[in-house]
Amino acid sequence: MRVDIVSIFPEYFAPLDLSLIGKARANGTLRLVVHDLRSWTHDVHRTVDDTPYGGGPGMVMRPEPWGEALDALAPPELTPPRLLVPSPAGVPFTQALAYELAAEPHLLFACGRYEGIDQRVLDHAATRMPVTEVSLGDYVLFGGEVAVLVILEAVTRLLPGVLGNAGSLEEESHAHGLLEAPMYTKPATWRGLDVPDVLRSGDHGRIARWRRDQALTRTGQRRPDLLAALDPQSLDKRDVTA
Ligand SMILES: COc1ccc2nc(C(=O)O)sc2c1
Repeated sequence: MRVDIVSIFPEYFAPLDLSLIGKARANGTLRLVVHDLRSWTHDVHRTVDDTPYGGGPGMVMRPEPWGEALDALAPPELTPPRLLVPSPAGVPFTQALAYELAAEPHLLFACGRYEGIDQRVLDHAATRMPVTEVSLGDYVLFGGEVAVLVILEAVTRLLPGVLGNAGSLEEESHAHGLLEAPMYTKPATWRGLDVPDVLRSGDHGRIARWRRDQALTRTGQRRPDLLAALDPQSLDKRDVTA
């Protein structure tokens, strides 16, 4: 997967040299390049923002540098990338969207700052590539950079070979629309607290069922919205196989 990121704070992405994302870059699974938006400015002050039409607080990111950046990174002769624009006005970022993005050959992230990017940048880009405004949640950050770090981590871990144990993807939270069951390791008793006996029984059918029940209970208690969204048929089927 190729990933381009455009930001006025490229140094925000230093963490992408670390850990499993760093390994994915080193072995070519992830070909990631971070670009400074100011590379596409031409004035002495390298200006990227201006006051909003219609008045109001703050500044808006100018269209010209963004237009040149997207032209350079998504040239018409190449297959267009999918443009992701983190925004408080975006669609919710979910595990389902992470899987969708993990199947894309080329992602292009545009990191807004200030009050956001001039809307015409997104409108013009949408005439030649898929554009998705995406939000991490119902809160507001200083800019898109942190959101890109989160999205990139969620997507990269889904790429083949990145996770040492791909089986982890099967049982983790949101893998089947449920929250994961509680996890335990040694010692069997710690500060007077015991590991549930079923997990030490060696009965894999019982253990799977117990985990399923725990996942359902937790999801019902903490995220009833996820439970309501599940297809009841799939729950029955899963219960049988568990
Ligand atoms: C100006 O760019 C921004 C500002 C806030 C913000 N908040 C996000 C979020 O996902 O909460 S993405 C994002 C982008």
